[in-house]
Order: sequence, then C-alpha cells, then structure tokens
Amino acid sequence: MATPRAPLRFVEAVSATVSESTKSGFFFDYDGTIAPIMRDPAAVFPVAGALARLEVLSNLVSRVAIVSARPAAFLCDRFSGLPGVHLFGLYGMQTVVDGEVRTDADAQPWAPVMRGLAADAARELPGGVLVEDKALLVSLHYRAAPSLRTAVERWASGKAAELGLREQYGRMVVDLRPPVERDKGTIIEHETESLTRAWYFGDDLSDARAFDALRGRERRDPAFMGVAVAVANDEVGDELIRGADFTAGSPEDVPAMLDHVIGAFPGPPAGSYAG
Ligand SMILES: O=P(O)(O)OC[C@H]1O[C@H](O[C@H]2O[C@H](CO)[C@@H](O)[C@H](O)[C@H]2O)[C@H](O)[C@@H](O)[C@@H]1O
Repeated sequence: MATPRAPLRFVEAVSATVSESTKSGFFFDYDGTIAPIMRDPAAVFPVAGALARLEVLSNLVSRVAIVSARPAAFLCDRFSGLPGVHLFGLYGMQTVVDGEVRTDADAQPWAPVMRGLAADAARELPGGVLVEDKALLVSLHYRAAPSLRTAVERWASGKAAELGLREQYGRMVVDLRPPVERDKGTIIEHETESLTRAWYFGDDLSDARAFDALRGRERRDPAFMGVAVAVANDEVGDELIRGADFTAGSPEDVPAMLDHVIGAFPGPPAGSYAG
C-alpha cells in the first residue's frame, strides 16, 4: 500500500501553486460549491464574487474549469463573460469549444432512450419529484419532498437496470445517464495530464471521483500536487471532508479562500477583480 503523503499546509499549497503557475489548474464543481443550493435548479447563480475570482485566476494559471452535471448550455449562460474558463457539462459528456457545445459521440445515440426515460419519470413518479430533463441526463430531484427519497431511488435503480444506465446519487437528487466512461474523475485525469498542480473544489458524492483522480496522479507522479477542497454541508456524509486537504464552510466562503491564492501572486490581480 502506498504511503499517504504528509498533510498539506494551506500556505505551502499556495506557494507551490504560485511557483508553478504555468502548470497549475483550478477546477470547480458548480452546485453547492460555487453556487448555493436552492429548491429550483433553474434559479441558481454563482455566489457573489465567484465569477470575478475565476476570471482573475484564469489570467494567473494554466487552466480554470467548471466540472458539472449541468448541461453545458446552462454553464455557458452562467459563465458567459469568462472566456478563459473551460466548461465541462453532463459529467464530461459535453464540453464547450469556441463557444459551441460539443457532445460526446458515445453518448449521443442514447438520446432517444433518455427522452423516453424523462417522459416515464414525469408520468410515473409522484408529483413532488422534480424531473430535470437534460437530454442526455435525467435528474430526479426530491428536495421539495424528502420523504420520497426511497421511492425515487427504487424507481431509478429499476430503470437503470432495465435500460443499462448509470446512476449517480447526489444531494437530494438521483442522476441517470448513459453508460459512457465519463465522470468527474475522468475529466480531472485528462485535464491535469500536463499540469503539476491541480486544485479541485467540490461538495457532493460525484466530486469524490475527482478527489480520487488527484490522489491517483499523486501516487503515480510524486512531483504532482493535488489539492482537494471540500465545501461543507449537512447532506453529504463527512467522507468527502475526510478525503480533502482543506474545507470551505459554504459556497460563500470559496471566494475568500481564492483571495488567499490570488493575493500570493506578485503584482495587482489582472481582470475585473471586484475585491
Ligand atoms: O455537478 P453539479 O454541478 O454539482 O450538479 C449536481 C446536481 O446539481 C443540481 O442539483 C443540486 O442543486 C440544486 C440547485 O441548488 C438543488 O435543488 C438540488 O437538490 C441539488 O442536488 C442540478 O440541478 C442537478 O441537475 C445536478 O445533477
């Protein structure tokens, strides 16, 4: 078994990042990480100050990206003013290149199955469940009616088995998606190939795969430093926090944490930094 590396100190993580900024990257989950959790997914925007920090960071390091289960078109809308921020939607089944959404060729043939699934969900699940149809991914939300959790999970498992889909559990949601080899871990593995430092901020079960990808790379490459930041909440167990190097108390705390990183770079921050 590999020896776990010594715990990171925040100042060390920051200075190691500043000293290799051209080979450093910052990756962020969206909901619950840099955006608040709300009952209506369509009403969610990044927390105050998040966009300004991401813009500044994108001028300081090699890569800044959002890695989300949201559709890429939604992310394009929320991050429209930040061309330096890369967007990965639907767990990496979608990316944005030169402003255009590109969908994974492996996932595309599943569109009719997913369409049928969304229709079945709307018809068969109780009214308190919000069915979010994202074309290649169907999210079944029970935040408005937490007592429906078991019913939703049972229904989702049955459909996943029947149709050969993947299930991803999250904060009062079950996501069903095609069985293609994409998740937050595979995105991070790929996106960090040319980096020596990578930070990942996440709050939910699907983000554990990104943390694992950082750890896996550290084991293979001792020169690589992965920095896992968990955003705390009382809906996900503490496993994510136990696997993290650092914890932010809430999405609202993330901009202040980024200020410590940005402030360690020499010179005034570039970009429309609001302070
Ligand atoms: O990978 P993410 O960007 O974190 O997406 C995961 C899910 O996030 C959204 O749902 C979560 O946020 C909603 C809005 O605050 C909240 O109502 C819901 O309970 C949370 O699970 C999104 O709506 C889902 O489609 C994503 O799967």
